[in-house]
Amino acid sequence: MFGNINSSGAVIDEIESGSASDIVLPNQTGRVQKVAVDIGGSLAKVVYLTATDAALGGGGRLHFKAFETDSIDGCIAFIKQLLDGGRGQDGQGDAPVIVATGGGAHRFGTQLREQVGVEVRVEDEMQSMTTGLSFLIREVEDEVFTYAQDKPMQFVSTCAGEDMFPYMLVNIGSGVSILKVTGEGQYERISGTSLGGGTLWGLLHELTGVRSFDEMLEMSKSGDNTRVDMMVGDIYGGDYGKIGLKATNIAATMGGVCRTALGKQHTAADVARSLLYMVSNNVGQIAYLNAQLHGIRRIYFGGYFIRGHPPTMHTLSYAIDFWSRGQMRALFLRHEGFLGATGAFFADAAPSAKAAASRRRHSFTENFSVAQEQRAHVAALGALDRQPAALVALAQLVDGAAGAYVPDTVDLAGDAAQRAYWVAAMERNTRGLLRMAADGSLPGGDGSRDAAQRMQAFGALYLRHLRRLGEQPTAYGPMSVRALLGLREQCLHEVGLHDIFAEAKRRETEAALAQLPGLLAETDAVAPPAARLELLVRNVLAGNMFDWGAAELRGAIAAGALDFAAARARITWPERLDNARAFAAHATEQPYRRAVVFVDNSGADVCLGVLPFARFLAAQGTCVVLAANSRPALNDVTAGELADIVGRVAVADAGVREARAGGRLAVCGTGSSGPCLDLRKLDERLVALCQDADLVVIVGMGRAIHTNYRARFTCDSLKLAVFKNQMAADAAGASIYDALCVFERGSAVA
Ligand SMILES: Nc1ncnc2c1ncn2[C@@H]1O[C@H](COP(=O)(O)OP(=O)(O)OP(=O)(O)O)[C@@H](O)[C@H]1O
Ligand SMILES: CC(C)(CO)[C@@H](O)C(=O)NCCC(=O)O
Repeated sequence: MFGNINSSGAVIDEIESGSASDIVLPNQTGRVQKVAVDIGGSLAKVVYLTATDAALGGGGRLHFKAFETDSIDGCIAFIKQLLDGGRGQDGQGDAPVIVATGGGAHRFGTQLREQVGVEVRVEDEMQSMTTGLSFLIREVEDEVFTYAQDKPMQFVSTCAGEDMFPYMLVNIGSGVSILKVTGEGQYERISGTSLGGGTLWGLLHELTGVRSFDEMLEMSKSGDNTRVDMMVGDIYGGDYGKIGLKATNIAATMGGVCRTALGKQHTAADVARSLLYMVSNNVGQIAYLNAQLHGIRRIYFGGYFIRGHPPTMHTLSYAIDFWSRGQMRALFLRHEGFLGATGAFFADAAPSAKAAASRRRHSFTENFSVAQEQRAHVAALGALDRQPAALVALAQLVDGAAGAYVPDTVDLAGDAAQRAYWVAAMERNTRGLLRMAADGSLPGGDGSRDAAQRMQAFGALYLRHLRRLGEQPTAYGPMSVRALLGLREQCLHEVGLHDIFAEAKRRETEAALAQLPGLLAETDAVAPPAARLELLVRNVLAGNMFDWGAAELRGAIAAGALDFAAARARITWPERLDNARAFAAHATEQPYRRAVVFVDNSGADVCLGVLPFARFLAAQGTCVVLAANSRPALNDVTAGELADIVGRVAVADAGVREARAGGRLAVCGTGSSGPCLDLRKLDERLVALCQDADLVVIVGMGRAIHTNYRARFTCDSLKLAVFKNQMAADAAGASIYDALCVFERGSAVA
């Protein structure tokens, strides 16, 4: 959870919605082994990892909190509480550690050690900042953005590896440090200035009497600097065009105050605005000069001073753009204030070779369900969830590594009509879910304690995020259907509802498995292999109608009123999207070596659609890898559930049994837990298993329409889904219940 701070140094957490306040949220408590703290001249920033949810197996969450340095006692008490909780539980694992950086690591190191009773390792401040920044650039999607008034957050894809260097970091804390970073761990502090965040805080306190920095920022929003600054126009009466100065440029900060003849009346808010500009402009100019001097084009601005505050980012961006004549851009970061603490957290204290070898690789994804309400700030901050596995790009993705692949089909931030539709649809959907949970038509839920209360808490949390996204579409990164659906899953998990469709999935799977022998007998009886495969492909689409995510069908599915034949009969097959026959002809003539099938729903979809299709391919000699979500989302089948289903079917069916025994039918987790699919972020074990795949099959609306609709592969691919949503159909020029059955030959580009 990200914490905001108030002037007394207390941490204010805003995420708990009223109705959830008495529920212990599972991701916010748990064993803490290591805490990093960056104690600066103004603020102490704490980063720590909780490893709580056993179901995540190696997962965890990186939390960010800040305290005023003046309230260091409160900060130390907080750290003690975190580490005492960790020690109390099982007494196992490594001894707890505190890694401290910043000037306060030296000033308060002894106090920290004595009061917490834990060894304190001190890391260098500059080194930590660069380690933290490189980690964030490399690991966190949508961490980096540029700012412009009309496009407050334009996300910048940052390439991992050598390409990210060299860069310059301008860290605006109390004072300002400017670092040139040329490689991992290679940096030089090239400059600095004592006119920084502390300067603004102090001057404004002195001039306005206000102490809280947040209040100052708020005040500056309504201020008008031209009422205190001396403008070029005040001196020239207009532009000084010859040297490129406009009448509206500031000639002298605060210079208008003493010139009574100019007749300027001012308020504290005007002073706040002027001094904010003064510090930001000055830092921007010094940053540019240093970048120029050292031949560096990428300038990252960090430090808690920035706070995602639009006027600050505007001024820094303007200064860089103005002085570089449009050649350089100012880059901003979501976790701008936590570079030092993050770097200290990941700094290795000379790990033993054994420890280094046994360390598992992980990836981090941002979780905005716990983003705090920061109305004044465009960039929301999420917690960073540590995934149990390293997530990497599918090898067969064209341009995957180069960053050209965009999973999302529609950019909702750039399309107001689509955005309004999807936000309203998600609101409706949430209210529908709450009604179903209340009236018992969502069978059983996940059986967790307080399920009804948790469901209410989920509703309040998710609806609040939807409202915010309606107002600030890019607050949580690029806005897409994937982001909205993923956020819904995150909110459910956050209130402790890990699998609300568990019982619905179980029932549907049982019903589907009962029908499977009849269906296999029917399809096995179709003699020509190509005709049989074509039928099996069409059955995958029939199965895909059984989707709790589709509002139009949910009522019928919940009532058990949709049968497989009826579902198949409802589908329409526009010719331009129907390559079933061509695929079947090709795949039977020249069987594939290895196929990876990204599956979708449990029940009829996977049992009656996907499994018979996979069984056919395996019988032809193709090794089939069924790739399913690693953790629950909606009624999607998980890898664990699917492995169980395949095992059960193998007992009764010789085809599936032989495929399994011959290593031609495997199940593997994708590493994800959403209804959509980002092919850049797959469990590395799945990617390794599919290294030589020559066919990629993607099933379902979330995976093949909302995402990956335009994805291209180096090998052949088959996208299978039914348009079960009017807006998605309209956007693709299709009709509702049209089948998407697109077979594409591999692109030659590797
Ligand atoms: N809520 C807040 N309370 C106090 N200062 C804030 C707040 N929000 C932003 N700031 C600004 O952030 C600055 C501190 O930034 P940061 O935490 O990055 O630096 P620091 O580590 O304290 O300083 P240094 O690195 O120079 O020792 C403050 O001086 C102030 O300008
Ligand atoms: C002293 C530090 C490094 C502490 O973080 C910072 O506040 C800073 O860089 N101040 C500016 C000092 C100068 O270079 O003029």
